[in-house]
This record gives sequence, structure tokens and C-alpha cells, in this order.
Amino acid sequence: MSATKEDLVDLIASTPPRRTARFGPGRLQLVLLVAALAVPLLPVPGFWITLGNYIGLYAIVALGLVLLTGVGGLTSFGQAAFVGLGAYSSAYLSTAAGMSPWLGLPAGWVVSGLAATVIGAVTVRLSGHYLPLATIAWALSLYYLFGNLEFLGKFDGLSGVPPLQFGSQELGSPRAMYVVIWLCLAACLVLLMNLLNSRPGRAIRSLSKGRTMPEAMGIDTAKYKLLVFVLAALMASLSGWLYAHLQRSVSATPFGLNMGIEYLFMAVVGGIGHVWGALLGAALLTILKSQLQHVLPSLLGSNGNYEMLVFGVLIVVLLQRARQGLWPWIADRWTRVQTPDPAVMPPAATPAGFSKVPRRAKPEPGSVILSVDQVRKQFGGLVAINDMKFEVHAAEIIGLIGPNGAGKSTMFNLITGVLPVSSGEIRFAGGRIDGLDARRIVQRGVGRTFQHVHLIPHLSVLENVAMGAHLRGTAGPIAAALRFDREEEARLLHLAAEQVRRVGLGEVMHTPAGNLALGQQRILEIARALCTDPVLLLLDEPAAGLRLQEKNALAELLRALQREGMAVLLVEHDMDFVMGLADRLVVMEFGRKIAEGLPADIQRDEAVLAAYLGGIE
Ligand SMILES: Nc1ncnc2c1ncn2[C@@H]1O[C@H](COP(=O)(O)OP(=O)(O)OP(=O)(O)O)[C@@H](O)[C@H]1O
Repeated sequence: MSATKEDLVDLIASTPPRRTARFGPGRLQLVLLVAALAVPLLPVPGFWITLGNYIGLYAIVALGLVLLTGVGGLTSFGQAAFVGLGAYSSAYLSTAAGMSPWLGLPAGWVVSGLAATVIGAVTVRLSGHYLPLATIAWALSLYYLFGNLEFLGKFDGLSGVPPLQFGSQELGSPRAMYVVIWLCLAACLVLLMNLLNSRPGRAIRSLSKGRTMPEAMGIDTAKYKLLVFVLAALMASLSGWLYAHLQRSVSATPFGLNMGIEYLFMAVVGGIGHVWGALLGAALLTILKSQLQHVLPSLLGSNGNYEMLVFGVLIVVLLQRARQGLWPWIADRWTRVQTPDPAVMPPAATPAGFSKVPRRAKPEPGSVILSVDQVRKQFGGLVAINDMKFEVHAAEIIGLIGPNGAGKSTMFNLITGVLPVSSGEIRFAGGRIDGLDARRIVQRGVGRTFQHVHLIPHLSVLENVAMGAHLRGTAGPIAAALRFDREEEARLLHLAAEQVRRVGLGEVMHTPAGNLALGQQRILEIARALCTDPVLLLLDEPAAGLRLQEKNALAELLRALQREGMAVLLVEHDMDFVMGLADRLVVMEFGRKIAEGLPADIQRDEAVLAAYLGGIE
């Protein structure tokens, strides 16, 4: 293949999927899937049935890659090794131990699940190019392990693997296996789409944005990274189990690094962030490869692996023309005539008997909610925060102002647990929070927005906002995949929709967040923070990029929140906005507090006027 592994890593890193917001099974896709399941009933030649079997097997692995790489942002070249673990487990147990092939599936899942947990615990912490390099390392290790173990038949492998049996019916023929393989594929597709349209699905989708934003929503990024790694391995293992009982023999060759790269190509060509892309990519590349293997030798008059050359060139051209893969290109045209996906629609009205997500009780107005005491933060030799001390009371709006580089964002990061303090104490609602991680702090009731917006641009406004509701639900991946979470999901989406309307973005609820103006994206972040049910809201430059009318609406919203008992600490450079809104101001310069008081007094404070070099008129 002419594209290198590095090209692929760069491509995946640089092209976020454009339309992954909608994972719902469209009618056309379902019709095609049912039609595909009916193929063995038709007089289709055996060659195409075999090809269909391999498309199904590859698509299951590529689906795992959609979850792991396309949605979770973790690139892996090593999925073929997990296919091998599933295949060898069942082949060994059914030949050497005479166990039923059906038991080989859970056995393979146990082996692959354990291996993925151990390998994932070490590798998913790696970032950048180190992660794919690590996947290459363990893919090679497992390949050579398969080929060198005596009891697995070394590189000759294991033969005489029995076929699957259904009652007295042997599923030994390719036609019978076709039905089993495509039923497994259909189940994987449905379960994965259910998972992605859910609370854990949103957590998985947030992983591609790094740690800071998801953790500020209470999402345990390490746990979810490991989860997607294990789930992708289990899907690969399922494919391996099917392969072993279709092929009836197993050897190391199909589980090497080359196949790992091909799986990734299938997912990328189909559309790495799209579940249906996995099927499309697997089908396209498998058919193309098999056709080229037939056509090229007769055209060129000699045998050889010419198809790989053509294959590589075609893939490079395709990726240059449609970098996000083929599925989004097709879906873009198809979805223009479709209505929004009900899976991500909030209920239009509150259904009867619908219990809302419970809200946290607000503290007594005037009681101290946040206390920052002698807090210091050093970055090497730079003292970014120097013995800062201030308090925020319940139902109070405090402006934290100061010239550029004064340390305001660093102060936010210390309060929200993104950065550890060097010394001093931060207390929230009476308990110490310095030393707690970001997830525990948001759990206690501190919501935040960011100076540079952290959104998932291709997800709708509603779905982005619903990420903030993560801690207000409990559904796990199994409940979500089986749709046992629907009641909770409806409640969370309802809550998110309420916040979207409350901040005035109701009309763009289903618009991809990336299509909004920057000012609206900041407002979206406020809605997301409100979903965490905060007692204290930290807003980093919320008015930046807003027009006058929008600023007035924002000020009105913040006053309404204050009336409900919420405290707001805001960093803002727009002096008119902050002077008109804040009850008190804390002014910083070079990491120190230089003034604190009522806006009218601060405007006359000489130290403040000097800090701003010419005043804050
Ligand atoms: N992670 C970091 N490593 C090293 N220095 C940092 C880090 N984060 C912030 N700083 C430094 O700390 C100081 C305070 O930065 P900070 O971003 O908190 O200021 P700010 O008041 O928010 O500025 P602005 O209004 O421009 O956003 C700056 O000198 C900045 O360069």
C-alpha cells in the first residue's frame, strides 16, 4: 500500500468526523441490512456468498475501530491481534478440549477482554503518536506469540476446527455461516448505535476533546478510554470466533500487523466516525481487492500482487477527494431529505408521570460558598498566582478582572481542579477542594465554561449540552446498548433541552455546535455548565463575541440564576458588562489581588487605574 502508517495517523488526527451526531438507524440502512440478510435465500453464486462472509467479518472489526478510533480518538493498528485471540481461543478449546464451539465465544471474550484490559491500562494513557506506535508493538508481540506457541501449532496453526451447530443442524456451509455472521454484524450495529446515542455514548464522544472538558463535566476519561478499548477488542474477538468456525482452521498469518492496517483502512475509507461507514468500507475494499486479484493478472499477463499497488493508489486518491470517507459523503446527500433523528430529540412536552432530574438545594443567600485562602501557583520560576485571598457568597455575582496575564484563568483552573495549587487552601461549601480532581469538584456543585470553547463541533447543540448532565444519570454501557436507559435518557435530554431554551438557543437546538457563531458557542457552554446543577458557576469571558442585545440577554440570564440562589464568578474583559452586572469585583495583577470592592469604588481605585494603564472608562 502506498500510504504509510504515519499518513494514516495524521489523517485520523486531522479530520474529525463531520457528521457523527446522528447514529440512528435510517430506514434505507435497515432495508439494505435486511436485504443483505436475505442474500443466501437467493440463487447467488458461492463466490459472492464467501465474499459476503468476509465483508461481514471485517465489518465487525471495523465497527470496533469506529468506536475506538473514530469516536473515541484512539488510533489502533492492533485489532487483528484481538481477532486472533478470539479465533485461537475457540479453535483450541473445540479441538484440543473438545468443547462446544458455542462456548468458544465467551471463552474468547474472556481472553480478549482480559488481554485488552491489561494492554489498554498501559497503552490508552499514551497520547499523540505514541499510542498507535504502542498498538503496533503489542500487535507484533501477539502475532509472534501465536506463531511460536507449541500448543497453538506454531505457524502451521490449528486445523480440524468443528463447525457451529444449531440443534442437529450443522452450520458448516458458507451460506449457513453467512446468516450467522450477518446476524452478529446486525446485532453489533444496533447495540453500538444504541450505545452512542446515550449518556455513556456522549462520554465516549467527548474523549476526542482531551481531558479537561470531559472531566469538568464529571466524565471519568480514563475509565471510558479503557471501556472503548475493551469493547473494540470484544468485537474483534467475535469476528475471530466466527472466522475460526467458518474457515475451520486457524493460523497466525491473518492476525498480523498488515491485517491490522487493512482494518483501519476499511474504517477510514468508509468514514472513521460513522457506524455504517464500517460496513461500507469493509464491503468496498473487500470487493475491490478480490476483483483486482482476478482482473489484473489477465490484463498484465503475469501473476503478482499488483492489486495491492492499484489498491494503495485508489485509497490515496479517495482520501484526498473525500478525506472523511465515503459514508458522510453519501449521508450528507441522503439526510437532506430526512427529519432529525428521534434518538437525539428531546420530548416535545413533559410526558405525564415524567419525573424530572432532581436538583441540588441552594445554600442560604449570603453564606460563604467559596473561600480562596493564601493560594499560590508556580509554573517553574513563574509565580502565576501569588497568595490570592477572596470569598464568594451564595447568590452573589463576583467579577474577577485584571489585565492580560494577571492570572484569572489560572485561578479558575485551580478552583476547578484542572491544576493543583502550590500552596494555600480552597474551600467550597465548607469542605476543602484543593487536592480534589476536577470530577469531584463538579460533583460538589462547581460548574464552569472555558476561555477557549471546548465543544464537539459536529454534535448538535442539544447533545453538547447533554454532556453536562453526565453526573445526573447512572446508565452504564450495557443498559445503554440494550436500551434499558430510555427513561433516564429522555429525562437527561429533557433537562438539556430546558437549559438550551433557558439560555436562548432553543431555535438552534439541533444545529451542529460548530455552525454557531463564537458568541453563541460561549452561551452553549453556559447551558452545558447549568446541566451539571451548579451552586457556583465559573464563567470565563462569557460576553466575548456577543452583540449588545445578546449581552443584555446574558446579563438577564445571570441575574435570574442569582435570584435562584446561584453564585457566579466571572472573568470578563468587557468592563461595561461586568460593571453593570457584578455585585463585587476582585482585581488581579501579576497574580496578586490589588483591589476588591463595589464596582463604583473599583472604577475610582488608583491601583486599578494604574494597572489598566489609562483607566477603565
Ligand atoms: N500551564 C502553564 N504553564 C506555564 N505558565 C502558565 C501556564 N498557564 C498560565 N501560565 C502563565 O501564568 C500567567 C497567568 O496566565 P493566565 O492565563 O491565568 O492569565 P489571564 O489573566 O487569564 O490572562 P488573559 O486575560 O489574557 O486570559 C501568564 O504569565 C501565563 O503565561
